[in-house]
Amino acid sequence: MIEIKQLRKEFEDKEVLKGIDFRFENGKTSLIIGQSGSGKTVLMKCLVGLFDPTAGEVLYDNRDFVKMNKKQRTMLRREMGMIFQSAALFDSLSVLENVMFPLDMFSDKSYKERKRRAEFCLDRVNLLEAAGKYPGEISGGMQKRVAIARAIVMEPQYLFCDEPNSGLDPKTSLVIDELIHGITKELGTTTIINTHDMNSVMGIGEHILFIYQGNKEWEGTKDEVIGSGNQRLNDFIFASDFMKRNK
Ligand SMILES: Nc1ncnc2c1ncn2[C@@H]1O[C@H](COP(=O)(O)OP(=O)(O)OP(=O)(O)O)[C@@H](O)[C@H]1O
Repeated sequence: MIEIKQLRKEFEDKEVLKGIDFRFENGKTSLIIGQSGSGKTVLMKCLVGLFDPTAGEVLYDNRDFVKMNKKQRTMLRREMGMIFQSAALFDSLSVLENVMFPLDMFSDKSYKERKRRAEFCLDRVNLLEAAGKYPGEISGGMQKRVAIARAIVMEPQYLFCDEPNSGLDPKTSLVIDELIHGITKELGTTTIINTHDMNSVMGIGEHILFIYQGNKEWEGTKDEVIGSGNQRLNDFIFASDFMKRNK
């Protein structure tokens, strides 16, 4: 579980996060949603240590990330898997080598064991047959699946996904959502997805944090979104492509 308490982030004189409390729970897919500029990315960056919060706590199973020294943070980062907006694969490495990369960097297992683990993860995302291909030879959706395999190869406890569906069609997005959600259940990870995609919200949003101008405006489940009675959430949802498509 990751718990944030009164999390604040300022840049010079601009207050972006204004004191957010939230619990991202184990084995659940939590989604951060909100308008462009509301502070979602800044929050995610505070969680993974790319930004230091101005105030507040970020507790990884009761371990305060903000107070950790560099070495402790490095150790904790090994418990994190990350999937970026662009799949961020290495073009010069094969699909298998991309997935093996974190193991090559951080694991002292034998080559055979590392390869077996990477193949297991590729199989989990149904891409074993593409192991020998290069990122430039596979589709955007497949690249995202490789990124997912790479993110789980170290068996992370915490999984961060920044706009995992960006640039993908709705059908492929659904495959990616279901993969991330399924893996969350299997591994019991604390999974946090930063998204604009209302299909994701309504499909896999077990716990949703809606940010409005740097504040937590609403939290709840996908079943509580419609009928929340929150005007700002309603405005956000009704302006989305999801509502336009499902009218
Ligand atoms: N390094 C920075 N320095 C100063 N201001 C920043 C910095 N990073 C982000 N901001 C500001 O913080 C605010 C929130 O940005 P953020 O990227 O978190 O929005 P977002 O909700 O993720 O938007 P989007 O959905 O468009 O990605 C914006 O006004 C942005 O200009």
